[in-house]
Amino acid sequence: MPAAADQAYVTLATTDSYCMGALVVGQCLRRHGTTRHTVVMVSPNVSRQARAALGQVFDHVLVVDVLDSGDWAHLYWLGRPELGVTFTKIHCWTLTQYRKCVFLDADILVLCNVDELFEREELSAAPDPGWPDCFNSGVFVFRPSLDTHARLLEHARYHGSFDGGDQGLLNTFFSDWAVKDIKKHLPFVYNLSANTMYTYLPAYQQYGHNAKIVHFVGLVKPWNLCSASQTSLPINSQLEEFVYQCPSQQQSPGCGERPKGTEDRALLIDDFTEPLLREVTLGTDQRPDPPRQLRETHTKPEDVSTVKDGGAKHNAPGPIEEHEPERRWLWEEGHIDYLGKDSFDNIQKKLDRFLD
Ligand SMILES: O=c1ccn([C@@H]2O[C@H](COP(=O)(O)OP(=O)(O)O[C@H]3O[C@H](CO)[C@@H](O)[C@H](O)[C@H]3O)[C@@H](O)[C@H]2O)c(=O)[nH]1
Ligand SMILES: [Mn+2]
Repeated sequence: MPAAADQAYVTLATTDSYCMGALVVGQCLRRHGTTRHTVVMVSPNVSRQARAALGQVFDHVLVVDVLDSGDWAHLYWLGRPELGVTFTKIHCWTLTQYRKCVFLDADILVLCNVDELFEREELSAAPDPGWPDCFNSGVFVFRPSLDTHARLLEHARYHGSFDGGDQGLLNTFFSDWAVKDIKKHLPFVYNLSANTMYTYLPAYQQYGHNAKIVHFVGLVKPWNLCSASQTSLPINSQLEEFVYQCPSQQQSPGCGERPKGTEDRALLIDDFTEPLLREVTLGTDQRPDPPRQLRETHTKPEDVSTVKDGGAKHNAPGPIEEHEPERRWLWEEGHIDYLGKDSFDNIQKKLDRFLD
C-alpha cells in the first residue's frame, strides 16, 4: 500500500491511441518509485484490451463520461479540432477519495521521481511556452472537490473556453494564477514542451539537464507515428505487446544525478531521454537501423555553429553535424523524425555513448 494513499497521480485517455501514452505515464511513475496512487480515467469507448493493459500498470482504471466543449470555432483557431474532449479532464475533481492529486496529460514522459509536486497547492502549474501568463494544463496540482467540479462545469457552460479545450477553461477559472502566488508556478522543468524547446536554446543549454517531465505537446505524438506507419498491428495487439514488453519495475537515477558534461552536446533531445523512451515506440525490433553515420557520429557544438546548410536534406547520408541547424529548425516546427534520425534507438545510442 503506498505511503500516501490519500494522494494520487491522475491521467486521462478517451481513445485507445491515447491509452498508449497513458501506459507510459503509469509505467514511468512506477519505475521512478512513486509512493502515490495512480489513476487513469477512461471513456466508455476505450476497448476492453486497453483497459486491461492499463489495469496492469495503474492502481485504478476509472470510467468517466466524455465531456466535449463542442466549441469548433475556438478549436479551429487552436488548429486542434479533436481537443474538445479534453473537457473530460475536469472530471478529475470528482476523485474525492484523494486529498490532493497531480494531473498528468497522457503525452508526458516522467524522467524521475516527482512526488515533491504534492507539496504544492491547487492550482499549481508551469507556464505555457506559447503564452507564459497562462499555465499549461498538461501538468497541474489540484484538490478534488465536488464543489469545484460543479463550479467548473458552470463556468464552462457560461463562459466556455477561449481555446476550446480544457486549458482555456482552467486558465479563466483559476484566473489569478499569473499574478497571485509564485509558489503556484511550477518550474518549467516539470512541463518541458518537447517541440518548442529550441526557441530558447541558451536557456535549454543552461537548465535542460534538470528536466523532470517532458510533454509532447501538439498534434503528432510519438506513439501515433509508430503505430500508424511503422507497424500494421491493430492497436489492441500493440497495447498487449507493449504491456508484455514492459520491464519489471526498476529505479532510475534522479534527474539531478546525471553525469556532468551535458554542455558538450548540442542535441537537445539527448538530455531528457532514458531507456524508457524505447517503450513509447512500439515494435522497435521492426524498425530499420538508422544509417551508420547517424549511429556513430558524435555532435560537437562547434560543428553546429559553422554549418550553413539550410536545404531539405535531413534524410541524406552524411555526418550528422552537417544537418544540425535544419534538424533544430524541424524540431522547433514540430516536425520530429521519430522514426528516422530522431528515433529513440538513436537517442538511446547517443545516451549510452555519452554515459560510457
Ligand atoms: O482525443 C483525445 C484528446 C486528448 N485526450 C487527453 O487530453 C490530454 C490533452 O490533449 P493533448 O493532445 O495532450 O493536448 P496538447 O497537445 O498537450 O495541447 C494543449 O492543449 C490542450 C487543450 O487545451 C490541453 O489539454 C493540453 O494540456 C495542452 O498542452 C491528452 O494528453 C489526453 O490525456 C484524450 O484522452 N483523447
Ligand atoms: Mn498534452
